Amino acid sequence: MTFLAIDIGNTRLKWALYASPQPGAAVLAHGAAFLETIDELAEKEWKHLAPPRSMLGCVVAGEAVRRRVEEQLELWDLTPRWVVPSPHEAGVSNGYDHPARLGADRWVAQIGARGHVMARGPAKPVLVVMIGTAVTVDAIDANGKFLGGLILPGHGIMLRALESGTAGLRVPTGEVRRFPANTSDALTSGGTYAITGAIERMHRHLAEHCGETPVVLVTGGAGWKVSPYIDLPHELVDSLIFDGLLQIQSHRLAL
Ligand SMILES: Nc1ncnc2c1ncn2[C@@H]1O[C@H](COP(=O)(O)OP(=O)(O)O)[C@@H](O)[C@H]1O
Ligand SMILES: CC(C)(COP(=O)(O)O)[C@@H](O)C(=O)NCCC(=O)O
Ligand SMILES: [K+]
Repeated sequence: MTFLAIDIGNTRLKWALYASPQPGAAVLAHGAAFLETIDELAEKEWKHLAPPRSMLGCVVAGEAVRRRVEEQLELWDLTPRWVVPSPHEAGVSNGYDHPARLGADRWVAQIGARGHVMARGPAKPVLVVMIGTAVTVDAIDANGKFLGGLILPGHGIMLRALESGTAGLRVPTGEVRRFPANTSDALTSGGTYAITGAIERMHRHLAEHCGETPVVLVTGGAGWKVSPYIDLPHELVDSLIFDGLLQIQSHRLAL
C-alpha cells in the first residue's frame, strides 16, 4: 500500500514515498527538486523507486507546473490527486472567506499540525509557521478551527525587493545582530526579525483570542534558519505537509 506524497511550492518540489497512507508510516525514500529540474524526475530520482500504489499532493506553483509533474507521474499507473482546500477536512475547519482560495500547502500543513497536537494529548490552539518562498503564519483554535493567517515575503523575496527598489542596497549576506552596524547585517537582521516579529504578533493574537498559550510548529525549507531567533517555545517539524497529506489520505480511506 505504498503512498507517494508531493508538495510543490514556488521554489521546490518535495516528495516522500511512505510504506502506507497512515500517519507515522515509514519513509521509504524522499527528495527535493528545484522547479527548474522537475522534468527529469521520471528519468532520474523516481526511475528506480518501487511503484507507489496511490498519491496525493498539494501544489501552489500554478497549473503549468502541476501539469509538468503529472507528466512525470505517467511513469506509474497512478491517478494524480491534488488537495483542494474545503470547508472541513480531517478535523480542521476552514475559516477563510472563500475556503478554496486558501493555499493548499497552508491547508495541508494545518491538518498535519492539528494531527500532531491531537496525538499528544488535550486539544490546544496551534500556530502553524511555514518559512519557504513566502512566509505564512496560520492560527487554529483548540476546536480545530482555522481562524486566519498572515502572508509575508520570505527572506529571498525581501532582499530582492530591496535590491531592485533602491540604488544602494547590493551587498553580501550578513549576520543577524541585535544592533546591526553595517548594511549587510542590517538587511539580514531586518528580514529575520520581520519574520519573527510577525510570528510573535500572531502568537499574541491567538493567545488572547483563546485565553491559552498556543503550540507553535515551524516548517519549510528555511525554518531551521529562522528558528534560533524565534523568542517563543516552538518545534521544527520538517514533515508537516507530508504529515497532513497522510492525515487526509487516511481519513479519506476510513470514510
Ligand atoms: N538546502 C536548501 N535548498 C533549497 N532551499 C533552501 C535550502 N535551505 C534553505 N532553503 C530556503 O528555503 C526556501 C525554499 O523552501 P521551500 O520550503 O522548499 O519553499 P517552497 O515550498 O516555497 O518551494 C528557499 O527560498 C531558501 O531560502
Ligand atoms: C502563500 C503562498 C504563496 C505560499 O507559497 P510557498 O511559500 O509555500 O511557495 C501559497 O500558499 C499561496 O499561493 N496561497 C494562496 C493565497 C492564500 O493562501 O490566501
Ligand atoms: K511550501
